[in-house]
Order: sequence, then structure tokens, then C-alpha cells
Amino acid sequence: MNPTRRMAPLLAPSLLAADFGNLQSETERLADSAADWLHFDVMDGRFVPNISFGIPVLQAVHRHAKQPIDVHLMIEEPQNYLAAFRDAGATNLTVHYEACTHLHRVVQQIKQLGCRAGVALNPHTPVWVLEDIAADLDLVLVMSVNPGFGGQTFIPNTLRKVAALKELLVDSGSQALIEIDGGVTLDNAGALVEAGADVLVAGSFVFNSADPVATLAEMRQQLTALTESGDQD
Ligand SMILES: O=C(CO)[C@H](O)[C@H](O)COP(=O)(O)O
Repeated sequence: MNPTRRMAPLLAPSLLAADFGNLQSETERLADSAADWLHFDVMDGRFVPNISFGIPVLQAVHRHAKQPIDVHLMIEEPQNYLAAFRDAGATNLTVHYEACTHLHRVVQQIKQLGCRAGVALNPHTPVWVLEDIAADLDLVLVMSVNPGFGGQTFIPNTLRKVAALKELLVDSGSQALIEIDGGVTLDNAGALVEAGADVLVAGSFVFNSADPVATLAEMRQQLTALTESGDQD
């Protein structure tokens, strides 16, 4: 086996782009899809200029979900809500670097709750800020749009950033997964995986398509083919 080969990425459709009037059926139809995680975007109108949904909605989604729920907290003072989100069904809890003065403490709190600990970086935040905490992380979420809204255009600099992050994680001996969030489509997914992405979040591309389950299957098929062809190198 080629030691540098890429694994097919995990797929995490973002429920931000789902039909909120039918969240039960939206969640249930993903149950047997190619989705590995369900991505759940929490926005507070303070850290980001938009409000989405919170703890009671996560509880409701969790009742109908088969996949682990990947909770992305785009909120200020996330440390005050971690246990509530864990109790509501979060498997992964990702907080923003830019929202945490005491990031190390918050990461330890997430781990003590038994969740995977993730840290998200806004597009302007360089990856080197994670140098001294990388080894403690399970997940680094790279925002490839400015957080707050679905349906935005992918920021191309993300590719360079993912490659730099991959190098930092390897140098730190960190096993953290690299997750990309914002504007992900089949046009950029392959390049992201080549750069080092392990998890792809996709909202509009999946839910605005005619058949979200078929779109996820197509993503899975194309990205698996890409990673398998890398095996022959
Ligand atoms: O975190 C987010 C916005 O802050 C969304 O998860 C992200 O934008 C995914 O949506 P889309 O694929 O439509 O860009």
C-alpha cells in the first residue's frame, strides 16, 4: 500500500440546509445514506450574525438520527453550554478558537464529557495558533466560508490552509481529523481530500439537489474512486 494514500473522507451533510419544517423526515431519510455524521450548526446571533437552532432541536434530531451528530458551536462562551449539548445528543463538540480565551480548558471539558473535541478556525485565522494544543484535539474544523450562513462560495485559500494544517498535525503527533465546512461541492471535494481533508461538510450541495441521498452516494462513489486510484501511485 502506498503510505501516502488518502482515505475516502467522512461525509457530514449540514442540517442547516435541510427543510426545518420536516426535520424528522430529513433526518430519517439520511439514516441509510452515505452520510457518516450529521452536521448541526448552532449560531447565537453574537459570535456570528445569524441565529439557527439550539439544544431542544438537537434533542429532537437525535431521537431520529442513526449517525453521530457533529455539533459546531458558532457561539460565544461555549463553555457554558457543553454539557447541555452533550446531553441533547452531541457526539462531537466543536468550539471556535476565536470564541475561547481559555481554549485548553474548554477542550478538556469537552473530553471529560466524553465527546470528541474539535476546534474551528475562521478563514482569517492561521493554523499555527493550534500548535500548542493540536495533540489534544480530535478534530480541527477549517471554515472555508465566513461562518453564519449556508450557501456561500468556497474560499480557495482553504486548500493551502488544509495542507499547512496537515503538516502541523503530523509534526505535533496529533491524530486530529481535518474537517472542511462551507461551500463544499464535488468541484472542490477532490482537491480538499488531496490536500489532507478527512471530513467534508456539505449543506446546500446536498439538500438543494433533487435527491440528497443520491447526491451523497455520488460524493461517496467519486471520492472513493479518487482515493483508490491514489493507491496505484
Ligand atoms: O457552518 C456553516 C455556515 O456557517 C455551514 O455548515 C456551512 O456553510 C455548510 O453549508 P454550505 O454547504 O451550504 O456552505
